[in-house]
Amino acid sequence: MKIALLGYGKMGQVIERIALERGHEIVLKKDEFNTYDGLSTADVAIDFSVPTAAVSNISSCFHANVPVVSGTTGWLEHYDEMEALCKEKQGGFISSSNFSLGVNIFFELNEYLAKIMAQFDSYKVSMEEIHHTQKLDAPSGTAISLAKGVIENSAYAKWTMESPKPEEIYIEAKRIGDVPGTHTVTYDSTVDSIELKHTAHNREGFALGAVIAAEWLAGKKGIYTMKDVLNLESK
Ligand SMILES: NC(=O)C1=CN([C@@H]2O[C@H](COP(=O)(O)OP(=O)(O)OC[C@H]3O[C@@H](n4cnc5c(N)ncnc54)[C@H](OP(=O)(O)O)[C@@H]3O)[C@@H](O)[C@H]2O)C=CC1
Ligand SMILES: O=C(O)C1=N[C@H](C(=O)O)C[C@H](O)C1
Repeated sequence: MKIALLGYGKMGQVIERIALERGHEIVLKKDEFNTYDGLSTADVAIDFSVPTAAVSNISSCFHANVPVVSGTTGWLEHYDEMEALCKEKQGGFISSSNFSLGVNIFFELNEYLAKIMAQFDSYKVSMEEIHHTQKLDAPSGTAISLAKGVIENSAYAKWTMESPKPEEIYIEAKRIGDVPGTHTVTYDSTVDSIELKHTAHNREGFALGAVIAAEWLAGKKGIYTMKDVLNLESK
């Protein structure tokens, strides 16, 4: 399979190694300065770039008729626009705040726990995410997905990084050294706490998940999620 890499930083380089190991060919490595030359020859594109480049990268794929897997975070306010463009151009699209198998299992557990905890208002939920100091966005896309998973299954209405009101989920973002990504969901009462935690030991899981998503998406049209790719069904 011919793959275009949109973004060739920490993630792009791990994705390249895993893609080559799985027998794929890289036809474009797009960074801040070069062009999209070669994009239209790709079977699929994988975007792990920066929040300000994601929309341009994803739209270029739809215009070039190349299905795109996007892992870039921090551009969610434009998601509806990209979804509309995908439909208009009959493109293929998967975007996820986190492509690792472990985090996608964690997302399921988070929703399940949220449903149980919605019955007990003696517990208050909060979230913590820890990432490396080069990360541009906060809170992490994964923390926002976790908060959405709670909101959809409870009476919580939104998330905040400020002092939370009763209907708000507090998210704390910490930036420490080279941490690849640690997320904790905590339900706290006066008598005890329940914690659900995922710790990434490196970037391999994110990168492998993105390549598996790209293999799954190539040749398809439509908008999908990692639930479709992994066939995850817990309920
Ligand atoms: N969904 C998931 O599973 C995961 C998502 N992420 C997300 O992926 C993104 C990338 O992470 P990471 O690789 O660590 O970040 P890096 O900063 O290491 O890499 C980003 C790369 O994008 C490049 N870039 C800048 N402008 C453009 C552009 N216009 N087109 C294409 N590339 C461009 C940068 O180039 P230059 O250095 O020249 O500026 C840089 O090489 C982040 O948003 C991060 O949150 C990360 C891990 C997992
Ligand atoms: O920037 C990162 O590194 C990561 N970003 C993603 C996010 O914002 O959730 C996923 C992962 O935690 C690593």
